[in-house]
Amino acid sequence: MTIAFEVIKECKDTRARVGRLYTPHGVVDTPVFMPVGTQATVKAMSPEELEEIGAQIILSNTYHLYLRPGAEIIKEAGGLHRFMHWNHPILTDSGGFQVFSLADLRQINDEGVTFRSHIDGSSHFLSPEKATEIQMALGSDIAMCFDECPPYPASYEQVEKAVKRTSSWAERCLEAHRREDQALFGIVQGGVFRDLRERSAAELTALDFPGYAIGGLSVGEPKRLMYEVLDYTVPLLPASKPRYLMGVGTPDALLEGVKKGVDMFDCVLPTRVARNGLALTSSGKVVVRNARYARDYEPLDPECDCYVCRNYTRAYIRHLLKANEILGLRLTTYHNLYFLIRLMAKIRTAVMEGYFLKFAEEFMAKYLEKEV
Ligand SMILES: CC1(C)O[C@@H]2[C@@H](CO[C@@]3(CNc4nc5cc6c(=O)[nH]c(N)nc6cc5[nH]4)OC(C)(C)O[C@@H]23)O1
Repeated sequence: MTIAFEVIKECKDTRARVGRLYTPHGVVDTPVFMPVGTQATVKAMSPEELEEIGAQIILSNTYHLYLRPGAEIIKEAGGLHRFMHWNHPILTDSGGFQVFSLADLRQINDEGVTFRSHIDGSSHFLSPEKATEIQMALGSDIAMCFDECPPYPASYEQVEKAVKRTSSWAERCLEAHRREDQALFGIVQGGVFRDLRERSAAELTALDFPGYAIGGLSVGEPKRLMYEVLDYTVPLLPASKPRYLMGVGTPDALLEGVKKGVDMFDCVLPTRVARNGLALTSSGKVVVRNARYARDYEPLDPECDCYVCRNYTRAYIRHLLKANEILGLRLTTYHNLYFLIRLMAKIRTAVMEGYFLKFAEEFMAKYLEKEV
C-alpha cells in the first residue's frame, strides 16, 4: 500500500477532521498546508529552513520540471527527493492546469495538449500517459491525474466537456501508472455546476483512487462561490480518503476549507506575496515595504514566535526589501510560511480538543482581510 490515511478525530459541529497520511517518505498530520516548490525549490527557502518552519510535505510541478531541467535529469539524479535534498513527502501536480494557465496553448483534444513552452516557445505535447510517466520518473509520493481545468467563468458546455475529458484521462492515468511506491490522486472537476460536480465525483470515485483533489477552484471565482461548491462536493468524496483543495489559500480560506472537510491545501500565496513585501500576521496583512514601517522596531507579527519575528524588526526588513536585498525576501517568506503552517498546527489542536469552531471565529475576528 503506497499511501494510507486514517481519520483521528472528527469535529462534532463541523466537517473538520484531524487525520494522518502515511506516505513512503513519512507521515503527514492533516489538515496540512503544502508549500509550493514549483521548480524543485520553495522559493528562497532551503530544505533545512522548511524543516525548521515545520513543513511536512511540499508540492512541485510536472509541467515546469518536464520543461526544465527535464524529467530524465531528475531521474538520473536519483529522483526529485534526492535532486532537491528533501527527504519528506512530495506531491506533484500533473501539469494539466499549468499548461492552461502558463503555456501558449496551441491545441487541446481528447488525445492530450499541444503547447508552446513559456520558457523558449518550443512545441510540446502532454497526454495523460506522458504526465503519469513524468511523475513516475520524478518519484513523488503523490502524483496527480492529468485533468482539464476550465477557466472561470466558463459555459456549462465547456465545463461538461472538461468533466468528460477529465474522467477519461483519469482512466488513462490509472492505466499508465506503474509505480508501487507512489499514490495517484483523482481530481474532481465540474466548475460551479452542481450536477457536473456530482457526475465528476461519481465517475472518479468509481475508479477508487487513494485520494481525491477538488480542482477547478481558486481560479478567479468569488470565494462564496468556492465555498458553495465545497459544501456540496466534499460530501461526495469518500470520508476515509484524503481530500485536497488545489490552489488554496489565504488564512480565511484555509479555515473555511477545513470546516468543510478538506484535509490538504497548497498555495503560492505565502511565498508570492512575500516577494511583494507583504507579511501575513495574526491581525491581518502588513505591507512591510510601506513607509509607515520605516521606524517600526516591532517584529512582523508581535504574536509570532518564529526565527524572523524573534530577531528582526519591520524597519530592518523594510530596509532590505527597499534595497532589493535577497535577505528581505528570505525573511518575509520564512515568516509567511511559518504563519500558515503554524495556523494549521493550531487548527489540528483545536479539532483534537473540540474547540475548532470557537478557534476559527476568534481567529477571523482578529485577522482582518484588509491591510492593518
Ligand atoms: C490564489 C492564488 C494566490 O494562487 C495563485 C493565483 C491564481 O490561482 C492559482 C491557485 N489556484 C489553483 N487552482 C487550481 C486548480 C487545479 C486543477 O483544477 N487541476 C490541477 N491539476 N491543478 C490545479 C491547480 C490550481 N491552482 O493558480 C495559479 C495560476 C497556479 O496561481 C495560483 O492566486
